[in-house]
Amino acid sequence: MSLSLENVSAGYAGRPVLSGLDLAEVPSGSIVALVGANGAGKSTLLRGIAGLGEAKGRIVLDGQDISELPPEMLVGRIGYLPQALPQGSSLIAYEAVMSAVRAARPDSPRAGGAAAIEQVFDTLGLRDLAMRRLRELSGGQRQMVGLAQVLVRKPRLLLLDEPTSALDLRWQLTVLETVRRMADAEGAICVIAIHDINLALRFCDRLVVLGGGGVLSSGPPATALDADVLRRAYGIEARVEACSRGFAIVLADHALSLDHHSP
Ligand SMILES: Nc1ncnc2c1ncn2[C@@H]1O[C@H](COP(=O)(O)OP(=O)(O)OP(=O)(O)O)[C@@H](O)[C@H]1O
Repeated sequence: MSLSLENVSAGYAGRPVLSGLDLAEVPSGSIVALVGANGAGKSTLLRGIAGLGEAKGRIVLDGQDISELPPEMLVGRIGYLPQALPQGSSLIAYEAVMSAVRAARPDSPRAGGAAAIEQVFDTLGLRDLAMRRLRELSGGQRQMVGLAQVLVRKPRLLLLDEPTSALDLRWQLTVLETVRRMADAEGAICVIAIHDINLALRFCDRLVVLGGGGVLSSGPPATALDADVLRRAYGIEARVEACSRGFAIVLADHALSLDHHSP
């Protein structure tokens, strides 16, 4: 599995949000973190890669432009977790995950399904939720079930839009550690839009900072960020330091007045 973007533009009703965006080939087993201010275009880009939005340019998966892949092949390869999950239905969590398996394998709805479902509930530590109704779950619990629906299909390309936004510290780590294991063990590529920049720095192989309709900075987490990039991306004064375990961490000092925030 590999992913690259060449001269990609994405937007709505002909109005571009991002244009001329390139992403050098992402190798198998990589986690890419998409960060940037509210409205920078993270969700727009994920939707474009998922084949759900208006995107132009080349989105190349395993050497093939996705616009040339039949939809059923895309559905099999790509797992997309949207930012806004549907409000809970009367389904129980187990049924919701089962319906995701069925959606992915219309020709053999039950083959391998039960084992894969059990496994994903175990992997994510969600056994206690399996028989609960979605509408009775908390926001964070629903977000975890949404992730289970994506992971159960073992996609080769995971597109996760703020998968940790409703989660406490323990579950944030569970999600990122699970994704890391999937990337390492199965060679999946994961592109994650995420606001928690320190979580992004800790887990990603490549950080992509969006702003001003394109990429402000991109590279390994140790080098992709500095005070200037943070100023342009977010309109803040911040420092990038190394924590005691060697990871880069961002310490945000203060917001700049709005006229400084013009990426
Ligand atoms: N359905 C839509 N129709 C028109 N414009 C949209 C639509 N969805 C988003 N936009 C606009 O596209 C731009 C990028 O939005 P997007 O949701 O991709 O940003 P984001 O980086 O994911 O933001 P956030 O961090 O707030 O989730 C914003 O200016 C937004 O107003």
